[in-house]
Amino acid sequence: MVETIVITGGAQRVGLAMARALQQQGYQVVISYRTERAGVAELQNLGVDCVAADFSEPAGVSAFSDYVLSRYSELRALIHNASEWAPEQPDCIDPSLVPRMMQIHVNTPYQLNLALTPLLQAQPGGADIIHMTDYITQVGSSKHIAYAASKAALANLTLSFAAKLAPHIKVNSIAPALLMFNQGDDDAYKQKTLRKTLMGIEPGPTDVVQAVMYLINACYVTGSTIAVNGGRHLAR
Ligand SMILES: NC(=O)C1=CN([C@@H]2O[C@H](COP(=O)(O)OP(=O)(O)OC[C@H]3O[C@@H](n4cnc5c(N)ncnc54)[C@H](OP(=O)(O)O)[C@@H]3O)[C@@H](O)[C@H]2O)C=CC1
Ligand SMILES: Nc1nc2c(c(=O)[nH]1)N=C([C@H](O)[C@@H](O)CO)CN2
Repeated sequence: MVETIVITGGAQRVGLAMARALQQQGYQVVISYRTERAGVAELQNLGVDCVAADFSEPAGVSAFSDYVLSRYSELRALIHNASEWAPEQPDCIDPSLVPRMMQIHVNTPYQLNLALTPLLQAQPGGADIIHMTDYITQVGSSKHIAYAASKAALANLTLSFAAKLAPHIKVNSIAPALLMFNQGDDDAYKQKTLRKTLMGIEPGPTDVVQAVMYLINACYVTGSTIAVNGGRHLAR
């Protein structure tokens, strides 16, 4: 029977690379997307089940989990990739920023993990949950304070859910540093960011995709974090 893998935020960049690779491997991939992007049509043509979902409110998360529960009876993996890298604004205090970061990075994974546990438990041979965190959880960030705090909370969810769901379900984090720049990143920012790691490159999503493959094929790794950070923690 074809095994199903859910990826949140799969319409672009890292999530899109994960969806392409896992669909190519023979899994039935289900992605959530919020904005209709070229990646959605591409994935639909590959047979990926693309589901419009906005996780800004708990009701949107429940609507997505209700869909998955209604369409699938087992789940091989649940990958929490959806994320917003929102900075603090220099000239104003936005009281909505912390709740917004916690909603996408903490409540969404929390709600989906609990709601989809029955499908993960029903998966013969075991199942996986993967949280996409961030190197920054170790050191904080002066410009993305709320974002870093929410990713640190997500890293803590990995520990709790690993203990709660073992041994049938493994729960792990992947903690990247720079993977892919964004449109609009200027050369000065890019050079400064590249100098922050020992490897000094913009690696793209490949190492993260390989880390996902490693985790879902491992039998003894849970409650762990795979760093995909170019040696950022050692750069001086
Ligand atoms: N890129 C990098 O260099 C790094 C990435 N990471 C982490 O790796 C993961 C992948 O990164 P990347 O590919 O850059 O991620 P993106 O910034 O491209 O975000 C992924 C997707 O999340 C979706 N999303 C954001 N907010 C919501 C929401 N409220 N409801 C539903 N979907 C939402 C977006 O959908 P839409 O576009 O449709 O709005 C977007 O396509 C993320 O968790 C990120 O934090 C960590 C360190 C470095
Ligand atoms: N959701 C996102 N999270 C992060 C992004 C991103 O583009 N989307 N980018 C980064 C940076 O690359 C940072 O690691 C560079 O120092 C962090 N998180």
